[in-house]
Parts: sequence; structure tokens; C-alpha cells
Amino acid sequence: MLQEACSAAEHVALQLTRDGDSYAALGARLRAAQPGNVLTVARGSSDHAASYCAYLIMARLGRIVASLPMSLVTLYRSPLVTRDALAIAISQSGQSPDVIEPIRYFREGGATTVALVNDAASPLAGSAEWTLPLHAGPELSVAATKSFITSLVAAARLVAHWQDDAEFLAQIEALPAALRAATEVDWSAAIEVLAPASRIMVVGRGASFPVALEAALKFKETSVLQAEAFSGAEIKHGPMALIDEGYPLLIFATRGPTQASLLKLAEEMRGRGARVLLAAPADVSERDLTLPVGSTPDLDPIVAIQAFYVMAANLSIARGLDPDKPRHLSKVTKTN
Ligand SMILES: N[C@@H]1[C@@H](O)[C@H](O)[C@@H](COP(=O)(O)O)O[C@@H]1O
Repeated sequence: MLQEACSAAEHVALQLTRDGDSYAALGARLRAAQPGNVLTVARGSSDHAASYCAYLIMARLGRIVASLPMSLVTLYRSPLVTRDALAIAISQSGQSPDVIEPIRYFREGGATTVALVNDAASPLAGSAEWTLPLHAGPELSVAATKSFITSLVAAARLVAHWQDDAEFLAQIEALPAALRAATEVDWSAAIEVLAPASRIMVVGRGASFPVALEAALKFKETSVLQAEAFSGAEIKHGPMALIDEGYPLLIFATRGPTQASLLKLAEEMRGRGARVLLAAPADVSERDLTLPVGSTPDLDPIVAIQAFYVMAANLSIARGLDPDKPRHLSKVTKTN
């Protein structure tokens, strides 16, 4: 896991040299077609990448995006309207029927279908009209790392080309260097707190919420740690009742409109006795962990999760586990 996570920068660099014409052609098609409905289809870590993709599309293009509810196509056989739709699937393996079947359904119904997929020979890759490979190389560890990071980058490229935004594209080009630097950040303070922990809340908001979801899944998969992700706006609507003395909270306070509210939340939760691990950029003096940044706040989550992955792999080992062999889990899980 650690090795694969640390190789993300080189795979992102490779991805950025590939498929530029396809992304540009897809961007032109989307600007011309102006899809009315946009939906994402993905599972596990890939679904968290899809949440980031949805955030970028909504924030930068103003299009409303929904995550296709599970089972609607595969089990309910619901007669979903496909006209004017854009369906985006994200997957490392491209194997799960509940990702493949909806993409086939939407394609047959005339929608624009896109697969951001690592295995370019997979059934998913063959099902979508537009297949954009992640170029993450073989990923052997059960826990997705480099495929997640390359999915986020592919999502950002898709949006940049859809917007035809040269500035955002240039900012994306700077990601490999930022990712390399992020592998060097020292998050050992988190390991000290979390090695003996039995539960944790992971908090993000806006662009950082997808990485909070991803971090919580990694804690479960590789550290057998009961972890729940919440938006900073949700904590007070119920979850806060769980907070008692020493309750661990990891907060991803990336830059942007939500940062101030997350810093305030950190202070308030400290006041209630929580053991807060505030991950924030270097200019935030009250941080516990330094969050590396990208060239623009919308790319910060990509760099943030890179720093987190290094810590998560080491935490798993500190807890006496093998991050590459989580119990009960498989690399490829086929659900329908
Ligand atoms: N244990 C793995 C997860 O880590 C992964 O995120 C999910 C989605 O996989 P894929 O991206 O291949 O569709 O499948 C499995 O359940």
C-alpha cells in the first residue's frame, strides 16, 4: 500500500501525457450537448472519487449531479429517462456488474457515457462510449491508493476540458510535483493518537468531504478502526452526541469557502474534550498536521489524501496489521 501510494505522482505524470485529445473531444461534446442530467456510478473508493467529480462539476459548471442510487437499474429495473443524460462511471477494476450494467443501460438509451477506469481491457471500459484510462498501472494492494488519486486527477481533467479552462488545466499539470512533496509530510503525530484508538470521526466539508469519506474507508479497511465521515455542517445535527473525553476527530481543513467553519469546529470540539487532529495548510497555526496544497484550492483534496495515505499505511503497521491484506476483503468485489 505504501509503495503504491507513493508511486501516485509518477502515474499522474504519465496520465497527464496521455489521452489529451480524447479529453478535449469529450469536453467539446459536453459543451455542445449540454447534458440535462449528470450522474455518477461507482463503488467504494471509486465512489468517493465520484463525489469529488460531482463537487467539481457542480461548483465549476453549475450542473446538478446525482450519484445513481444503488440497485435502481440492476434490481428494480427502474425505467430511468436516459435522454440528455451524462453518466460517468469510475472504477479501478471495471468489473462490478452494478457499475457496468447502468453504463450499458444509459448508453443503449442514447446518453453520453464515460468510464474513468484503470483496467482498460475491463468490461466497463468496453461498455462506455468514452473510456479514459487512469494509467495507475497494476494495483495489487486491496486498499486503493494510486487508482483513487489518478481517478481524482482524471475527474479534474474532464471538468477542465468541459469548461475549456486553460488555467485549471495548467494547475492540474503541477500536480505530480505537489504529490511528490506530499509523500514527505510528517503525520506521525496522528499515528501516536490513533494507534490505540477504537473509533474516529473524519470530517471534511465541500471539496474536502470526499477525502474524509475515503480516509474513513481506509481506516476501516487497513486499520480495523470504526470510522465515520461527516460533513462539518452535519456534526452538530446529531453525531456530536458521541463526543466524549479523548474522542478522536480528524478534520481536513483544506483551503476554500469551508475552511473557516472547519477551524471553528476544531476549536469547539476541543472545548468539548475531543482529541482533535486538525489537518490544515502551513499558514494555520493551530494545526496538528500539515496539509500540503495544490496550485488551486479545488486540487487541494488530491494532495491531502496523498499525505493521509502514507500515514494510514504506517498506522496499519503500528496497529499490528498488514495493510495489504485486510481481513475479509477482496481487491475486486462484484456486486449487483
Ligand atoms: N475492496 C475494494 C475497494 O477498496 C474498492 O474501492 C471497491 C471498488 O472497486 P473498483 O474501483 O475496482 O470498482 O472494490 C472493492 O470492494
